[in-house]
Amino acid sequence: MGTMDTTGILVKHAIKIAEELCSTAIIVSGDFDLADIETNIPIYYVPRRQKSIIDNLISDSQEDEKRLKNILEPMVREATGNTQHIEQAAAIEHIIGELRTGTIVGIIQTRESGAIVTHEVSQSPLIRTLQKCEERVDPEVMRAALAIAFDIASSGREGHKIGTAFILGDIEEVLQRSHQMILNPYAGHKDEHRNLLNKKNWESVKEFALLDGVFVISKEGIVQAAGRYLDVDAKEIDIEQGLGGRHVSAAAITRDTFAIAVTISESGGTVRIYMDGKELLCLDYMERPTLQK
Ligand SMILES: Nc1ncnc2c1ncn2[C@@H]1O[C@H](COP(=O)(O)OP(=O)(O)OP(=O)(O)O)[C@@H](O)[C@H]1O
Repeated sequence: MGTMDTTGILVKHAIKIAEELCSTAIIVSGDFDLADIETNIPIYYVPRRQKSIIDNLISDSQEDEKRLKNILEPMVREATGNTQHIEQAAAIEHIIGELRTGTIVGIIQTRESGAIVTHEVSQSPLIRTLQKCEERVDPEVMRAALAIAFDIASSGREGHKIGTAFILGDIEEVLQRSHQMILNPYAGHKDEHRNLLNKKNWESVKEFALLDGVFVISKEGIVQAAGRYLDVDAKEIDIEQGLGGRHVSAAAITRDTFAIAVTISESGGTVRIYMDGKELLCLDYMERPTLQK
């Protein structure tokens, strides 16, 4: 039986499962499309997961036990990696797109394997972690900040590498512990022109992301300042090694205040969220799923 048949059967059953579960979406990861399939369930496509270097490490050990381990471990890694890929796509689309909560069905097809997974969006570790921020920052503001962060990360992929940070909430304390590196481009502007909840204002935020320093944003979404330097004691901040001054100081300000920090790294466009001085979430850049028309 050829690959075509396998994929066809996998798809047929996945649609059946999705319909029986009244799924809110089907997410496809693989090189095939479902254009001919009739269903009312929205279908999203995610680019295939890029395998990490570890995924490709295979040794040909002579010992049986080791050989088995060498076969099983990459399988487990591949399965978890692909499942997480679908889960992250669902979470991102839920946070910054239109995907509702509910059960989604994922269809995964790699060169060697195929799988159907189901996933409960509301139970996503990513979304549950994000809920921890709700007491400090309006969830809609958090969504907007993440949507902009992902846009910046994606334009970074097109060659304009940009790194920046949004410091959200507890503005009085944050402003006290920071100063302008350059003239504040938001000074004197009306609230309606610096409100993150209005998409019209996102373009200017993306432009000012090119400035050095960080953004300070109220928990209601009003941008107070850009080009701000955080005066914090970064000693004893324990975050991932290799991250520079902006990440360390963003983490530190969340230790010293009730603010939440969203950072975008210049290299690689990884989006991170810090709270209480610790990393709450780390999202590797991934292309947003596209909806089948
Ligand atoms: N305490 C701070 N507050 C605001 N901006 C800072 C602070 N420390 C460093 N920066 C700015 O962040 C920029 C990036 O610095 P650095 O490379 O050390 O940080 P990083 O965490 O690796 O960030 P990126 O991934 O964006 O490069 C620099 O231009 C620097 O001026």
